[in-house]
Formats: sequence, structure tokens, C-alpha cells
Amino acid sequence: MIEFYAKAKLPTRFGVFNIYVFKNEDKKDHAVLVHGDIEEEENVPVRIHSECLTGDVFGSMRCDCRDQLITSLKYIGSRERGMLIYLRQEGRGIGLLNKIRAYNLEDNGKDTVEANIEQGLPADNRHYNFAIDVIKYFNIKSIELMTNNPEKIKNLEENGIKISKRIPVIIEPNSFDKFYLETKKDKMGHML
Ligand SMILES: Nc1nc2c(ncn2[C@@H]2O[C@H](COP(=O)(O)OP(=O)(O)OP(=O)(O)O)[C@@H](O)[C@H]2O)c(=O)[nH]1
Ligand SMILES: [Zn+2]
Repeated sequence: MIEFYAKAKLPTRFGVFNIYVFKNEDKKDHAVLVHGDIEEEENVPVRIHSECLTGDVFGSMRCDCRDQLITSLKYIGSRERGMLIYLRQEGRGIGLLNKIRAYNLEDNGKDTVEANIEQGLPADNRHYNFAIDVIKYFNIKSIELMTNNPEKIKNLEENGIKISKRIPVIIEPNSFDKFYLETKKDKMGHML
């Protein structure tokens, strides 16, 4: 269950949004950026973005997160309506510390999946309950989901979210994230 706490206007370089803060069982502050009127609408462009401090904030080139975030906000900001749900599930849900431990293992030859498993953690420890509750909170009838991740689509659909379309968010690889993106494609089924 989510609870609404606050809302304010948030002008960004990608357009004017409203930022909402919700809380749920995990007691974290969860941010949702809304552009235009989304309530009870169909075919609303939605990005469900997983927190990545190293990429989103510091501009790390080990992953495509920041470019995906910017691409999504640009897209949503340029449309009549849309929403970005910022999921507080750093490191695919294993947290910053374990992600950095995984990076250390990756520096020594492991891939992104092996580096989680080696720590006794699942390759992907996320769930989408918060995102599902937000979509339901706004009574959105159907979404156009911005993702390359088939698991995300499956999980949302299994939980009653209607996805009318998938919008790919493909970022050109660089020399630092090439292997990482290949592993996402080969081992995690990402549509890259
Ligand atoms: N455990 C772990 N997490 C990582 C690693 N690199 C990036 N992440 C995290 O992965 C999450 C993003 O997941 P991705 O697999 O890039 O993308 P996705 O959200 O599953 O799929 P898209 O919707 O297509 O972007 C963020 O929480 C990042 O912090 C890594 O090497 N190990
Ligand atoms: Zn990242």
C-alpha cells in the first residue's frame, strides 16, 4: 500500500513536471514525476526507473542508467502526458554496498549476474509493487512502458497493469558498459 504525502511543481530541463512523494511499507521517500494530466487516461507513457546513484547522479559509464533516465524524461516531457516512477531499489534491489561489491567482482572478471550470485544474492532482487500501486493510484487505464526488460513487463501484466505498447529505451554502448549490456541481453533477456 502506498500513501500520498506531498506534491509540488518541478520545472526541469525536460519540461514542467509535478513531483509527488509517496511512502509505503519500506518507509523510504518515493518520488514520482508526472507530466500533464494522467488520471484515468489510456496509453500513458511510463518509465519505471530503478535507482542508480553511480549512473544517475555521478554519470558512471559502467551502465546505461543515466542515459535511459534522460532519454525517458525528454520523451515524457515532449509528450502531452507521462510519468516517471523512480524506484528506490538501488543495484537491482541489493543496495549500494552490495552493488559496489559486485562492481569489485566485475573488475576481477565476473559478469553482472555472477557478481550477485557470488555474494549469495539473486541476479535481480526487485519487485514492482510500488510502481503498480502508483499506476493504480492515478487510475491509469493503460500504459506505454519504456523498457527493454521482459521481466518488468511480465511482472506488471501479472499484477493487472495493461501495457498497450512497449517503447524501447536503447542506448548506444560505450567501451565501459559494452560487456554489461551484452550480459543483460544474453543472460537477462533484455531486448537490446
Ligand atoms: N547488482 C547490480 N546492479 C546493477 C549493476 N549495474 C547496474 N545496476 C542496477 O541496475 C538497475 C537498473 O537495471 P537495468 O537492468 O539496467 O535496467 P532495467 O530497469 O531492468 O530495464 P530497463 O527498463 O530496460 O532499463 C539499477 O538499480 C542499477 O543500480 C551491476 O553490475 N550489478
Ligand atoms: Zn546504473
